[in-house]
Amino acid sequence: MTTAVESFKFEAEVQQVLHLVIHSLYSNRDIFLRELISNASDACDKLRFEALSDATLYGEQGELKIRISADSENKTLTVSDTGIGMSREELIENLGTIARSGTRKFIEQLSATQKADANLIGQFGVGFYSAFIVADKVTVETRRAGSDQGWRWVSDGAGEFTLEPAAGLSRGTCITLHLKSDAEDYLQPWKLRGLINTWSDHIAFPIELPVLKEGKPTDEFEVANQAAALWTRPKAEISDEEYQAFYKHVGHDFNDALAWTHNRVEGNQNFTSLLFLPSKAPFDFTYNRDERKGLKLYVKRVFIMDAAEQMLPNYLRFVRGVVDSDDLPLNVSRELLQNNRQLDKLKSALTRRVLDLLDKVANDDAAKYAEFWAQFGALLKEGVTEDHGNRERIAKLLRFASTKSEKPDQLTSLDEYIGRMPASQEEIFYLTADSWNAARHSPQLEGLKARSVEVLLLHERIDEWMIGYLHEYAGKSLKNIAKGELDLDKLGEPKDKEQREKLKQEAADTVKRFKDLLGDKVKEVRVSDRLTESAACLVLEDQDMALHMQRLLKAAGHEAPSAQPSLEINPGHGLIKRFEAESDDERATDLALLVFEQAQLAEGAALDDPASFVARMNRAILG
Ligand SMILES: Nc1ncnc2c1ncn2[C@@H]1O[C@H](COP(=O)(O)OP(=O)(O)OP(=O)(O)O)[C@@H](O)[C@H]1O
Repeated sequence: MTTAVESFKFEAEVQQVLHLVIHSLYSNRDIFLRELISNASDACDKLRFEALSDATLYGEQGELKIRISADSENKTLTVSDTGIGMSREELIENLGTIARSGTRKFIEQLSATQKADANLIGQFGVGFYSAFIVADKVTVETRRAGSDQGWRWVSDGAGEFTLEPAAGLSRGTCITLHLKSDAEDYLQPWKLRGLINTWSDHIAFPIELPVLKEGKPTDEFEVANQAAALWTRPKAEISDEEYQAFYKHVGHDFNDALAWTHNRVEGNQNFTSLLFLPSKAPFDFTYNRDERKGLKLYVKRVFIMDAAEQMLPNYLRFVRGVVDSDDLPLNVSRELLQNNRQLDKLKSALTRRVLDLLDKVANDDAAKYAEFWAQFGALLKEGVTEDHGNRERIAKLLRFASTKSEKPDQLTSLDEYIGRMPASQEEIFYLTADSWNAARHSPQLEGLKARSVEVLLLHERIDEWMIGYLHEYAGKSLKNIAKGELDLDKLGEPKDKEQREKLKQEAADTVKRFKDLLGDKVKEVRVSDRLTESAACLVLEDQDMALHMQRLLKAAGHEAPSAQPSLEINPGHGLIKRFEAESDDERATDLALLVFEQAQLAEGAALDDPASFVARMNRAILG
């Protein structure tokens, strides 16, 4: 066995993270203690779990605890735990590299924008590296449970660390911080006690501090926290601050939670759940659809594993918290969880809880719900497609942009929309497009706008996919106004009905001529009820895939159905009148193509032959 001191370089990302953490969290530096205690508590949880199948891992030290002590002579602060400890390989892997995928991208973004503020860094979960905010040298001495060999890791946080074997260590990890001269206030006993009360009272393991005598620390220790799993305590006795501190521990988040729900269920199933909605989406959220952290499964107060996939459907992957079951066996494995009927029931119960919580936030505090929606709305839209059983409930939680608002913000619920519908309106109208501007300026809206009929504007990529699963809500069907026939007569102003009928009849020849000139480019040409200002628009059949969606799929290399749109024209428009009056066939063809191309452009399409379009337009302008 080697006894020499070995030197290692930190992975490049670690150096960048260290730099960011040290420089952006100076004013929040108290958090280092919270992060180290959080890690120590996780290490105790892990040992308790591994010891379920091998009780000898406890060795002589059966007690799981965390101890904090300060040495004012040497200016060191020590956080030690009797948890799982780390092997040599684990030390190198855990404290020398960054395992989380997406980190590289995140760091690039931060460095590029120079916006490395505390909130952003906090989303990243600073963890162990926060020790270097207050220390210019950190020593980690650790012995893994079940091993005789201890290791000492030392670094000044400037690019390298050293590793050497260490004899005589007890099981677990002891982290010694050599405090910077401006951080010596962390040696004060009252300061440490204060921090533990605020941040770490919820930790389920005892946190020991030296007993004070006449204000000075002695060699004896006493437990400074409640040391009871927070979720086992009665709700009424837990303050909001305690819930928030617990959330930061379990959710690996720096920001406060937005809301939570804490419940004890007894009967067929017996479990306690404490579920949190984060206020901010973590930085790697969009990259890591599959990595699901933050929902911990406990069985009878023993931490078993992170089991978010097993306990909540994919679309609720933003939820953080703990579930503590009294019914599952302690030796439950990941494989067993996969096909466990009890767990299926637990999953649907937890899904209901989360939807209840969202309902409550939406009803009690619209501004708060809007915050949630801005961060996680797209996931609920996934829910519409994934969770058939709860579709109506999820639909109630959806929010959309609407023609009733001047902003792209998605704030209108389907219930609000229905509440504003005139008695004559039977369907919920919506329009999908690839941007808010394309949606709100769409010619398709004109006829409805003229009748003051509200239309929901769906302008996110996921919308077209989602809406394919949502055919009705509260007994009303949802109708895409850019597809199929639109009968506007029901919606008001039927007084112009006769006039429009007359227009239609009079335009019969024009329609036929248009179709003859455009040929296969369009399925059909007809007079539009939708238009009041524009000359023409493209319309699909009810079952066709929206044109912008077809383009998106094709651009991504997928096969997409090419639905042939119909052209609807507005006979009242000057351009159509000019077409009608045009006797020259060549000029009439130019005009017909121009009208068709305009409709394509307004819908957001790129033209097949833009140069010819320009030439046509110039011919038309110049006469
Ligand atoms: N006291 C400890 N005992 C055992 N292992 C530890 C201890 N502290 C840290 N580790 C190990 O080092 C890893 C990295 O810790 P770090 O705090 O940087 O990140 P994390 O806890 O995984 O996540 P986060 O960044 O959200 O805090 C941990 O996942 C754990 O495996």
